[in-house]
Amino acid sequence: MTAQILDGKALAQQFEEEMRERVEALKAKAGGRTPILATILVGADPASATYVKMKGNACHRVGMESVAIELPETTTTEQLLAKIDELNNNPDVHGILLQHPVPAQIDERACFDAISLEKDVDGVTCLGFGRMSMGEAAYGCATPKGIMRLLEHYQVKLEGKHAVVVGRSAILGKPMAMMMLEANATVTICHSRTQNLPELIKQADIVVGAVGKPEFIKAEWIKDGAVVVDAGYHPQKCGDIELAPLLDRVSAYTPVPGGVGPMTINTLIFQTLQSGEKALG
Ligand SMILES: Nc1nc(=O)c2c([nH]1)NC[C@@H]1CN(c3ccc(C(=O)N[C@@H](CCC(=O)O)C(=O)O)cc3)C=[N+]21
Repeated sequence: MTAQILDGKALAQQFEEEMRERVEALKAKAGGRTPILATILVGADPASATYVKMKGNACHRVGMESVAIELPETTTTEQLLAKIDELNNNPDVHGILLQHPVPAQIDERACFDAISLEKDVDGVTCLGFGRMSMGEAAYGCATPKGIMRLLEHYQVKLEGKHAVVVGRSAILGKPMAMMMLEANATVTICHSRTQNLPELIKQADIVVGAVGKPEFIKAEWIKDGAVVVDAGYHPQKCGDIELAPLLDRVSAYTPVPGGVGPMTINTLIFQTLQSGEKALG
């Protein structure tokens, strides 16, 4: 079997081309104003700084603007909340990204939840999550929503399928499971306390690796013909799933890199454009 490559990098590029035209059209209507994404980076973790820079660059590629806010490692919850409040009240800002993780002294959940729903283009608030889970309008959490857009483009059908999501983090596993449930999949969520992980994964039509441990999910646990989605990316240049032995026996897979990562960024900027269109259009 030749597996289909779920090419997130190529799809993100295609979507960017379509977005560029929409940004131009919006600018023409809005007297030259563009959607603006505010990115907040707290501390100096080099990997986080790189990701945040990539998000700003993606905005610029499609003709949107970004404002990069960098706060010191010692920032308090109160200081970060004050910054978010300021951005919520700034009519020039259409989307707010607070890069995860923040330093340990900060209440990250309180800060995520301070982002107003209209500007939660990264889909990290409890309100947005709850609304999405109930099938109401809300911006999706960027990584799982990016995965859904990728699966939709490649016409991977979820209805009635058994999706096994490995990981239950607030901005990946949990929203991923709810999105797949909304798409009428039968969803199993596995995590670090799951006792019979290989047996559960063996039942999966679709496996989502969202644990953050290099090649934690073994190839032998995955059934022939399954669809493999890997949201992990590690310094060893591998994901959460042991992919190499699967290439000739799964039906489709996301490459690492070039799969989920580019779709995460594309979803963030796409939702920023949607928010900008609501405010300026
Ligand atoms: N509030 C918040 N929202 C996020 O969406 C969020 C976050 N915090 N914190 C960190 C994770 C990680 N993340 C990535 C985005 C793009 C790539 C990406 O584009 N990766 C490229 C490779 C990049 C490289 O070569 O280093 C790829 O997979 O092809 C990776 C990781 C977003 N995250």
